[in-house]
Amino acid sequence: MVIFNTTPMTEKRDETTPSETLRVATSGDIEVATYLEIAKQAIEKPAKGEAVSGASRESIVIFDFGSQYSLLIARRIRELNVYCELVSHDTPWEKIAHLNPKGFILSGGPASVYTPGAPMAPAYIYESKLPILGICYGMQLITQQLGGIVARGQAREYGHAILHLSDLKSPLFKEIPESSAAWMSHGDRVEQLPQGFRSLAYTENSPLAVMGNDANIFGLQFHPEVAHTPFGKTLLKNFVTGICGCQATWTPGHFISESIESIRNQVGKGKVIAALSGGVDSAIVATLIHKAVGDQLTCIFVNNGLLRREEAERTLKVFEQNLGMKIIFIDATDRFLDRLAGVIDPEQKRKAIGVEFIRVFEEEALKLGKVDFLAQGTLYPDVIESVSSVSSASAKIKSHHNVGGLPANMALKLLEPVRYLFKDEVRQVGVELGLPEEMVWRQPFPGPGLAIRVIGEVTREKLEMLRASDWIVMHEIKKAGLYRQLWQSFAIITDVRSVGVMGDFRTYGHLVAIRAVTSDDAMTADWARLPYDLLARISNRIVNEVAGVNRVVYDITSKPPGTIEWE
Ligand SMILES: Nc1ncnc2c1ncn2[C@@H]1O[C@H](COP(=O)(O)OP(=O)(O)OP(=O)(O)O)[C@@H](O)[C@H]1O
Ligand SMILES: O=c1[nH]c(=O)c2[nH+]cn([C@@H]3O[C@H](COP(=O)(O)O)[C@@H](O)[C@H]3O)c2[nH]1
Ligand SMILES: NC(=O)CC[C@H](N)C(=O)O
Ligand SMILES: [Mg+2]
Repeated sequence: MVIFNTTPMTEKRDETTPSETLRVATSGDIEVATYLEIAKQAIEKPAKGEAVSGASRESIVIFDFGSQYSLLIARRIRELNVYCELVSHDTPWEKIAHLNPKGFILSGGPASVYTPGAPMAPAYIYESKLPILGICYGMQLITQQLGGIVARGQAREYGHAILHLSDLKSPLFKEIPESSAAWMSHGDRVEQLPQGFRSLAYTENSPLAVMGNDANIFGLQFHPEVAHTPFGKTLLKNFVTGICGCQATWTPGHFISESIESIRNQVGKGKVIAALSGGVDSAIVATLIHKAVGDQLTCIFVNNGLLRREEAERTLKVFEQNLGMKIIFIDATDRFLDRLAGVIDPEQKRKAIGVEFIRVFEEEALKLGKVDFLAQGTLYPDVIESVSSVSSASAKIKSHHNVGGLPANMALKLLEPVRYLFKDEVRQVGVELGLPEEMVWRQPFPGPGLAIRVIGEVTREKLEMLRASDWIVMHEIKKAGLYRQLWQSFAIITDVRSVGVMGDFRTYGHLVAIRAVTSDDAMTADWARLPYDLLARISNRIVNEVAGVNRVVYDITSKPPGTIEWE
């Protein structure tokens, strides 16, 4: 029988004799069966009040210990057509049972497993007898919890290392060369394996770089999820489909049928309003809900006065032509702009817009009789950036209006069927649903709109200058055939003023910045290397055509350290 520890150590505790230990149930014990039973029931009857996630019938659950790469692990698994979710490391079993986990992954993290209060993995992962893969901190944690020893290493190991396999027969290493590059980022290391574990591979600095036991519990000291570990994807595939036995059937098609069913169950006979923005996320959400509950859905499109030139008209036309649903258009320009008067702080702007949106939706809901749900096109990155990461380990960057910007007292329940998807996955779903190209491939446009691209106070005058500049950027980028290759391309207007000379006159005008980035999912981005000629044309046209602007600069900051939007 193995003894393991699931509670973080406290200052008082003697590290060599853990006082709070839990015994793993031996095979045949009732506890293990009970976990599996709860899982089965939960799949048949999803928990009430849970956000509709479109979860598949089997999944990999990733526990987040605060690594920068936790989200990347999730992407890699999804790329294998296996559904997975990233959850906080302290998530109770009841919250994940409905996902029907086939295996667990423990992410990396900044803490050291031997320090007081370090986050631990829950006991049930070991009791479940399902396969477990610990990555970096995750490996160290498994070691610590199952009775091995982790300590500060002699040398820290960051970046590139050569991994040598010592057990070529391990199912984890199928189709992986005997020696190859692996990417490392750690200071601690496993000094002594827990009972029953073997060393499977080593690097120069880490004699125990990969470990495993006969119960399919594995630990990796390197990061298979990053692009710098070339065979990482193969290794994850070996774990997920080989060792965990996942079917690799999670496709957009599955997602569609499962989420329609799930929406139908959740909504019942209730009424839904969907916030439509013209972007792909909300168009998909509305389409899914319409397929699920038909006329119980009403869509609302709000002109918040922060849209781009001709956007309201164009969006309505696309909706009319392509989505056969009830759509209400509300012009709330004055209301939003009045609310924003005098507001300079970016977070204040975001919160004000988030609240105003919800109040508009609530008022419209009242007019429609009893409405139960508000549907939004919230995506995974919106959630991650707004709520100090999935677990409590990392920082809040900015409040996305539809997540962190929501008011505390909301009368409507949220329905967010694409909350767990990334943009490229959403686009695949859009193609599968037959949405038109112009919707699926539209560059993302943030809900707070031009307000977060007007630096300082949002005034009608600055909005007009920005609209005119943005129009030129968009037009030129499209003409150059670059629109689809770029994640986003747009203009920003600042309060910086500079002196210029035009037609022998002195000018003192605003500074406009151009931002164009490439990205896969908005979590990281790089500034686009736009051709100089194109930049010259854009700059020239803006200064000539937009009154009040006399200087144009190009933003060459990647994310991180910058963000895509300026506010
Ligand atoms: N003008 C608007 N009117 C109604 N709802 C809106 C408006 N702008 C944003 N929303 C709501 O906020 C959600 C989040 O906005 P976001 O910009 O992230 O997604 P999107 O507009 O659907 O897609 P995209 O990222 O392609 O712009 C939208 O899905 C929609 O539900
Ligand atoms: O609907 C939205 N509501 C928001 O409040 C919001 N803030 C940023 N964005 C979009 O998210 C992506 C990442 O933006 P940042 O790098 O600026 O955080 C980029 O694509 C941004 O355009 C938003 N979208
Ligand atoms: N990347 C990680 O997970 C690091 C784990 C641990 N903090 C170490 O330095 O070894
Ligand atoms: Mg949008």
